[in-house]
Amino acid sequence: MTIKAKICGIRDDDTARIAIDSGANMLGFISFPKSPRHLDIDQMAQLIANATTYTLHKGYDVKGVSVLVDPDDTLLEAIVTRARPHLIQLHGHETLERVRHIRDRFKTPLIKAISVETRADVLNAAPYESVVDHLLFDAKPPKDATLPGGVGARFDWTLMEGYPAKAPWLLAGGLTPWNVAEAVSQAKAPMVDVSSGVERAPGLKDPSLISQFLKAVKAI
Ligand SMILES: O=C(O)c1ccccc1N[C@@H]1O[C@H](COP(=O)(O)O)[C@@H](O)[C@H]1O
Repeated sequence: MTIKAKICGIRDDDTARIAIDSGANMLGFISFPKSPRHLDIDQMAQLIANATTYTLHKGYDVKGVSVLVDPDDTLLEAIVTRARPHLIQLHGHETLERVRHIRDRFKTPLIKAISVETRADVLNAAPYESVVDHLLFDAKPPKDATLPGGVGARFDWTLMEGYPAKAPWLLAGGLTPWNVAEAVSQAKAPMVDVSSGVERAPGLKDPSLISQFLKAVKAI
């Protein structure tokens, strides 16, 4: 089965192109000031526009994802109208009702991140499946973490065993070029997502690590 991949936390055109040329299916662009990968809306808009132009020119179909954490409607309106992402990833504590409101008002395909520590966290995500287009299962960050994701935290991938998916889903959290094959094997994930695992420093994507990660995914 072909495993798809998202490279998250893209901050420049060169990195976007390397990820696209190396086979990424989605690129994540983050708007969260505490993140070392944070972009303002104009930066995000330019990066998504340039990546979209590049991917169409190359005949690929790579989607630009805006990653947000508990966004209010003002931020969502600005993101949707100015950055125009293909999808929005909600990586905060957004309730089912909040996600339903965002879907109905902003009419942009949604990824909802689910924070996982136990099997119950996985199964309790079920109500979101009928509201969003993708679920993203990411490790619950350590208590002292300043970010809800992007910290390289892993969860026990076997917790996904037998997960009765009713929506496409991504596995995230602490993935690297060296563990992604094992992660997919244990979790039976159809798609993976990585941020810190392809960086040489927080927020500094490493082209070689991106290429190695995507090569490892292709080899699964
Ligand atoms: O990457 C970030 O800085 C970030 C900030 C706020 C919310 C989500 C963020 N990243 C997401 O977290 C997962 C896992 O990250 P990692 O691979 O463990 O570093 C990443 O795939 C993003 O979707």
